[in-house]
Parts: sequence; structure tokens; C-alpha cells
Amino acid sequence: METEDRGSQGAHKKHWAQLQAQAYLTYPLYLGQLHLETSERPGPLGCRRILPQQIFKDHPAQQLFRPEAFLVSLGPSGTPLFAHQGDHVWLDSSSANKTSVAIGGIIKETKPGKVLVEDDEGKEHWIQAEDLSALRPMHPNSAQGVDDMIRLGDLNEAGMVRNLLIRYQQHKIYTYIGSILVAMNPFQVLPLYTLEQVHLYYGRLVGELPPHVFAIANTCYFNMKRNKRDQCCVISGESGAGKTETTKLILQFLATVSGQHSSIEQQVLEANPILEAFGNAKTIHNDNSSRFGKYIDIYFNPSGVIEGARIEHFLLEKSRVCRQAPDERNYHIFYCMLMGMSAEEKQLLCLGTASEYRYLTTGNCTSCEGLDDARDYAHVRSAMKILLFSDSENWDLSKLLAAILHLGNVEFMAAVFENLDSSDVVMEMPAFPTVRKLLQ
Ligand SMILES: Nc1ncnc2c1ncn2[C@@H]1O[C@H](COP(=O)(O)OP(=O)(O)OP(=O)(O)O)[C@@H](O)[C@H]1O
Repeated sequence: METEDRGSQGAHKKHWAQLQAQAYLTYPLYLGQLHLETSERPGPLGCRRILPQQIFKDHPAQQLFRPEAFLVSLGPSGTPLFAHQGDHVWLDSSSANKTSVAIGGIIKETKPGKVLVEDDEGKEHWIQAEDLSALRPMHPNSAQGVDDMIRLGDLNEAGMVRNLLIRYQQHKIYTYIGSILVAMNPFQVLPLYTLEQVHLYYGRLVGELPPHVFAIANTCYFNMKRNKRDQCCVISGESGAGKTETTKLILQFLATVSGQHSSIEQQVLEANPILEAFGNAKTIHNDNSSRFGKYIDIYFNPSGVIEGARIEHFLLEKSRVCRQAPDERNYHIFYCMLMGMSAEEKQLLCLGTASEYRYLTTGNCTSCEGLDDARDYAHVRSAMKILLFSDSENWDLSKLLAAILHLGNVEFMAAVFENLDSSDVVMEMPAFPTVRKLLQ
């Protein structure tokens, strides 16, 4: 068994070894005050009751002890484990949950032969003496959380997940891992993105201020200006993680600091509502899920002013136009158009309400709490003006969208053509003639 003697003096080293031997020989668990065998004055059963502070006054391990009840056991590697009420510990996954990652917890109570641990999810676990190897001491900075996970004492999956959790509970949604920013979706509006925050992060180095997406955008901007080289931000995460919002925040920062507040910057920002109307939809994971990938190039002139942008999209989920999974919707633009268009426009396009169209009802969900389709339609129309869509282009788009909805309502009937089974359009239904008219 290794003695844990980190630079301690000889006398303390001796007691330390005795303590371990005692713990080893008698029972792997002691509760209450520590019984120690000392060479000078043996107590009952060869042990003497001594407050640990008396022995470990100057020993680095002294900080592990408090006079109240505590526990001594042998950890998996043969080293003693000390734990007492209020200690932060890692609880092995097998004892805590069904995942493969240990969970953090705090010792709530110690009793002879067992300790009570409350895990980070608030669940309580009694850990018996024989299962004590399921507990591991937690590094102090894992207990408090750090804003750059490179500094984590427990740099493993459990340590990182717990760090994100405790920061999230304090509404700190951003955390660095070196130059990488981890963003947790707060699902609420936090006062983090005001103009004051843009100015606060402008020109500051990463690490000077608490982690923030503006700090990353600022670094890119300054590296580009200083080194005259292209910069790239990769934003990834699962559906609903916050990629679209993060992209918009980076664009917002760049448009603000680029300085000219020209129509180009406004156009770059206003491209988003249009892209989202045509490429985003409500899914079961996210009410505004982007159903396509995008690559955005922002062009700056040598003084750092935005001169233009190019958005490349790929992998649009085309099948959604015809079919949606339960509780999901088609692309926002269809519902927005039906809610936001004037009665005359709708009459010209022979449009009714969303419930009348097969392509809008296969998910059994035509409206969505939190989405205001009429307001969003007004926003799309004004964004189209800013992006210089002409009235006739706008109207052509509306006709195309209406034609798609009517096409979904076209009925077919079985027929025979040259002795082969085939199908015919049911001409008596209004959908097909309307499509013909709209597509000219
Ligand atoms: N920083 C944030 N502040 C407030 N709310 C946020 C933030 N990030 C995300 N959200 C909320 O979470 C929702 C989902 O985020 P977002 O659409 O950006 O996810 P996503 O990763 O782009 O998902 P998908 O891959 O499905 O498109 C947003 O509509 C918004 O309500």
C-alpha cells in the first residue's frame, strides 16, 4: 500500500502510515471520530481516540479533516478515501444512473456503515461500506465550475458535463474549451445580446471577459483585419441546440462592428427571415428547425466594412413539402402566407385556410404556439423589399407557393391506357384547373 506523503515531515509521515494501516487492518470504514493506534499511549483495544487535527496539524492532508463525523475507507487503488458531510464526490454511473458517465453529488449524511449522497439531479443514494469504491473525491474546481474547461481538475466526460450543468443553472450558457466555445441553449431570452454587450466585447481578447459568442466573433474579425486572412466559424450541434440563433448573433455582431450601418449590412441580416421562412419548419425537436445546411460567406473590404455576402445552401429536406411526420409542419412560408395575405390576394390565388390542404395537414399540426405566422409573413415581405425583390417577383413566388398547395389536393382515379393500368387526374375537382391557371 502506498503511503501518501507529499513532502510531509517525518513525524507526520509515521502517523499517516499508521492511520492507513489501521484503516486497512481493522475495517475499511470508520465513522465518528478517528481511532488511531499510536506507539506512545495505546487506548482501548489498542487504539486511542485522537482528533485528526492533532496529528495532521501541518500535513497537507489535514485539510481533508473536520472535527465532525467523517469516514475513512480504502479507495480502489488502496489509498484511503476521506469523506464527510458537504463533500463533493463523483458517484459511479452503475450506482447512480444507467448512463456510462459518473454523476456529481454531495455527501448529505454519514451513518455507521453508510453514507447518503445526493446527486446533481436531486436523487438520494445510500452507499454502503462495501460499495464505497463507487465514490471518488471531486476536484474543488469541478465542484465550483470553471469558464474554460481546459482548467478542469477532473478533465473527463463527467467533469465536462457537470461543469456545463452547474454553469447552466447559473444562467452562464457559454463556456470555453480553449478557443472553442460551447453554447448551451437557454430556451429563454437572456440579456446577453444588447448593443452594450457588443461594445463590451469589441476589441477584447478571448478570456478577458466571461465566455460569449461575441468574443468569438470579435476574435475572427480582428484576426481577419490584422492578418489579412479569411476566418471561419464552424457552428455545429444537434437539432435545437441553437446553431441558427448563434449564426444570427455572429452576423449581428459583425454587422454592428463593421461600422458603416449601410444597406448591405441590413441586407445580410434580413436574408435570414426569408431563408427561415422557406427552409425552416416546426419539428418535434425545434419549432424553428432549419431543414438545410448553409455556408455563409461575408465579404469585407480592407478597412473591415462588410461589402457583400453569399449564402450557399445544401441538403434541403424536399420531402417535407409533400409529407410531414406527426406533430410537425411543412415549411413556415405556407402557413405564413395563408395567415398573412390580404383577402384579395388569397382570392386571386384561390387560397383558403391551412386545414384545406393535404400538404399542410399530414402532421396534424397547422399552428404552433409561440409562432405568429401573420407577423412573420409581414416580416418576410419587408425583408424581400430590403433585398430588392420586385413586386412581380414577389407575386410569382406567391403563385408558385399557391400552386404547390393546390397540386397536393389533386385527385387521381384508376384508368386503363393501351391495356395497361394507369391513373387519370380527376378533372371535376377544382385543384388541377387552378394549378394550370397559376403555373400558366
Ligand atoms: N442563445 C439563445 N438565446 C435564447 N434562445 C435561444 C438561444 N439559442 C437557441 N434558442 C432557442 O432555441 C430554439 C432553437 O434554436 P435553433 O433554431 O438555433 O437551433 P438549431 O441548432 O439551429 O436547430 P436545427 O438544427 O433544428 O435548425 C430557438 O428558436 C430559440 O427559441
